Amino acid sequence: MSASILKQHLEIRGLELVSDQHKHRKVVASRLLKKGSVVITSRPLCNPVIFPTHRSLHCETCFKSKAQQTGNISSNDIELERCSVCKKRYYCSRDCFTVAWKGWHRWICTDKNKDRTDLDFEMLKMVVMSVERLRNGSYKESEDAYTLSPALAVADFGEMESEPLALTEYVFSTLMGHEVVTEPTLLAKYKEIATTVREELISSKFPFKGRQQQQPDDTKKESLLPSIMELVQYLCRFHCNNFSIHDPQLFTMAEGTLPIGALFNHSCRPNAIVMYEGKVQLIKALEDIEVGEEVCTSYVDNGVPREERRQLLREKYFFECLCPRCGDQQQQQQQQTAAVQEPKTGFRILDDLIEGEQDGPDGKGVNGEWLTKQFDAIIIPGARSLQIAGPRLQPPSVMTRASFTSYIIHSLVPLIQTGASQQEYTERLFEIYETLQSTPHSEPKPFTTTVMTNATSFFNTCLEHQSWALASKIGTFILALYLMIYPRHHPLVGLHCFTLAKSLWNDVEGGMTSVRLSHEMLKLARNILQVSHGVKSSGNAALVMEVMAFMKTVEKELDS
Ligand SMILES: C[S@@+](CC[C@H](N)C(=O)[O-])C[C@H]1O[C@@H](n2cnc3c(N)ncnc32)[C@H](O)[C@@H]1O
Repeated sequence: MSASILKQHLEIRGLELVSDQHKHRKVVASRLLKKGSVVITSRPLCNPVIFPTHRSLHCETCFKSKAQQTGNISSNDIELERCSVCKKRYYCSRDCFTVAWKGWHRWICTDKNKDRTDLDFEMLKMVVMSVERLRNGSYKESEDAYTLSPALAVADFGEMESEPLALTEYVFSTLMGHEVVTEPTLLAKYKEIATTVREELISSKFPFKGRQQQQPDDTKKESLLPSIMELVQYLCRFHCNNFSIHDPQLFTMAEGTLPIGALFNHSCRPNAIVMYEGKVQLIKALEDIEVGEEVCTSYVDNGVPREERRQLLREKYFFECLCPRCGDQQQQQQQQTAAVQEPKTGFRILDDLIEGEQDGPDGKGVNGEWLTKQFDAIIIPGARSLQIAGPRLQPPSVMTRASFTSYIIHSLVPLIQTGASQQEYTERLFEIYETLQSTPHSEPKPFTTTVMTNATSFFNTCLEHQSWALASKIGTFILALYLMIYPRHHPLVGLHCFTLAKSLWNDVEGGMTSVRLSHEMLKLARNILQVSHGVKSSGNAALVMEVMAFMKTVEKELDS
């Protein structure tokens, strides 16, 4: 495998990998990538490592979940059986067990360190075995679950060939590890992990020279294994390239080494999102991506405040973010040094807007009674006003939680419902940011990340206690915040709309206004989730089907 095969693999998908002074390399679109399309799929270099707390909930091979325990969608509802030897791993069928047994499980089933819970330790062992099998010729694509599930592997590409594991391994070898700048204490920990993994692999039955040949003795094995320094390099690569794998509801459950997906750089205003169909990763376009535009995902939650994001990106990924939201290097320097600062524009306003530490009366902290009063004033928007994108809305004279909610929802939801262009939507968003900046607000500021955190936990409490009327008001406020912060087709926004729709539906006191808004929220959830979760009836798109089935129930009520 070589650079030219990678180039070809990307080219077929309308992508190009180009050098970049600041980011090392970046992936850019070489043709228009349509909103909602799968930009590329990526396979794991070895079986992903399921979090120890989640092992009994997912099949190790296909990742289907034991839905009744996780509250997931019913179409994934399956029974899992435990390996009778190690009693640690679970499988949904004989086929899935066989694939795992032949591919990796038989070599780690009775490991000395099988109770060790650090993900790096297990991932390293699995990656070394995968790489060795590829190199000694004992790996067979046909026996791998990746090719056993062609529907997953090719996703939206139709008949396009999926990625061979050898290409995955080649790309892994090219990834950055930032060893030179890694903390000495972390390097020492990596050395310890590498030493134990080597010892374990030497004493294991793993066939280092392929199935046909005799097992080499321990001294020979030692020379066949990657050195401790090489293994430390692997671990450094895991640190800034591995992914947390999540289910369709965005709950994380495993860690994976997915090198093709790791070629994509970060932006705090991403135009693509990472999704999973089982353990196959899909990079999906959140908006139309033009020729020459860089395809970026986000490594951090976009709802996290600026300084926290920057610290995380610095510590885990070793870079200063210069995305449209954070600003370019020159702007950042100006910000630090200039006495008179240039006014910020566009996405750069956002982080100033959502900054602010306190929430509660005089910053004394919130309680249920105080919060209830804050959200009581919110008026559930009329559904009809959300169906048509109208002219520019008159902003309120003071931003309170209630007026902010109404202003944002009425300004942005109609644009999503009517499929406005990205440019039109972004222009509206910038107008809103400027308005929020210049309009006086109630105290504490209604749209900070602290307020969002408090509102989210209060929303969950209200849902738990079936306080539907209050939950619907808080949920509408949270939607306004999400629309201000996240890209419009972010799955988090879609999932929230779905939860909000259920709350509105249950709010019988709200009468037909709540039913109509519930319907509108379901349409919004469908429009957003079709971009992130897809339109086919299987896999992640089952969630969209669930939204649509619920919509039919609500429509019946509206018709009656
Ligand atoms: C997952 S890799 C992305 C691919 C990487 N650029 C490459 O060429 O292999 C993560 C690393 O890429 C770089 N990177 C990613 N996003 C970046 C950004 N927005 N600005 C600067 N560097 C970035 C950092 O060095 C980070 O540790």
